[in-house]
Amino acid sequence: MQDTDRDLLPEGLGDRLPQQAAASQRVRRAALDVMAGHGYERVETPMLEFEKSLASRMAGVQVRRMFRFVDPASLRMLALRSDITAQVARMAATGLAGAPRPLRLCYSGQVVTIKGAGLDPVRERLQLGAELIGTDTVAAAAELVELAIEALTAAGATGISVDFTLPDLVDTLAVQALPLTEAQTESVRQMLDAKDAGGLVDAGGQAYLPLLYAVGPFDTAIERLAEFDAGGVLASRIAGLREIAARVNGKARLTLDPSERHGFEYQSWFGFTIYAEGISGALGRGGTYRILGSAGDEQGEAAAGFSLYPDPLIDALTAEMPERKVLFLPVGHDREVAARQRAIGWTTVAALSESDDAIALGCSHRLENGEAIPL
Ligand SMILES: N[C@@H](Cc1c[nH]c[nH+]1)C(=O)O
Repeated sequence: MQDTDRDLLPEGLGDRLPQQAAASQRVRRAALDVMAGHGYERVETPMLEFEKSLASRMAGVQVRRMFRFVDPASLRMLALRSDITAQVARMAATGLAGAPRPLRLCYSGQVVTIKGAGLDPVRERLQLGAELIGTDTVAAAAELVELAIEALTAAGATGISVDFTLPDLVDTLAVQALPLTEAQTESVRQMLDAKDAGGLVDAGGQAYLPLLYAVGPFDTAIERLAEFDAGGVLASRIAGLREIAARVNGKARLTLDPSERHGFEYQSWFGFTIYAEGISGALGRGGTYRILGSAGDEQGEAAAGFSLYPDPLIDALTAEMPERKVLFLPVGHDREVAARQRAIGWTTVAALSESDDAIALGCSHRLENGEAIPL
């Protein structure tokens, strides 16, 4: 490596300077306080673990984008965490297997992937979220959607909108109502994802075309979906979505995109993506899923949860951070007075020499004769 590379960071990785770090701290604290307030207990998970345990806890988890390498100690394959949900699921299935259900857990930490999502070059992100383990009912899903909205609002997001989806929609329909072969199922899913009507017909998914139009503001899109569901296979899902929507009503703008699957690797009957005004891209995602237990336990345990990826919100809020109130303590100041000022909430910066410049050091006040004098 050339010496000029010494100060570079690899693509998609970056530092947070003090102002950004402060905004990040505020966002994390606000969101986690909301989750804790609703009974979600905080857990912490390791940065890396055996690849297998990250990849096999839920059906559909992709290892392609995980950083993986052989552990020089155990000679087993390790992976850096790319989704804390899988780790919380492991915990629920092992160490907390005996804890009463429903089990409410929350978490926050950095996650990494080899490649960013889509065109996004970012490879490390802050993930924070909540998981409700032991149930995937409408009541559970509604609690989580409401919680996600409340957490994001507390974190400083405004104009929140939520997009509902039915991640296992095609699989559900393909069984009987609108039969597809396994190969067709995959291409129909892809064409629906791409919203490609021509491709959908070519893939043998003509009967699925109306799904492309059951998209948009929730109230009209759900009506279209209900009309499309002539056989009634989706009836319980549609009723569920309506119930969740009623709970959310007024707290966020609601849309429906029933065949949307971007980013939904393992979610089952219900999924949602959450956005905020002025922030491009999704801020989070969640839904219902199943945690697979030991080998042979095909059913696993029902769960629901969501993850927020608030980095873009943190960037937006960094610019709006309130002016810091910082008290400059000149050389020879009364240390007890200074301690009392900190006790009532001041941040202090003590001069180390006569040449320290209060204003250049970002101070707003100066301690003079026991009083904070504005600068
Ligand atoms: N961890 C998922 C979201 C989720 C949490 N719980 C259920 N789903 C994601 O980041 O996409």
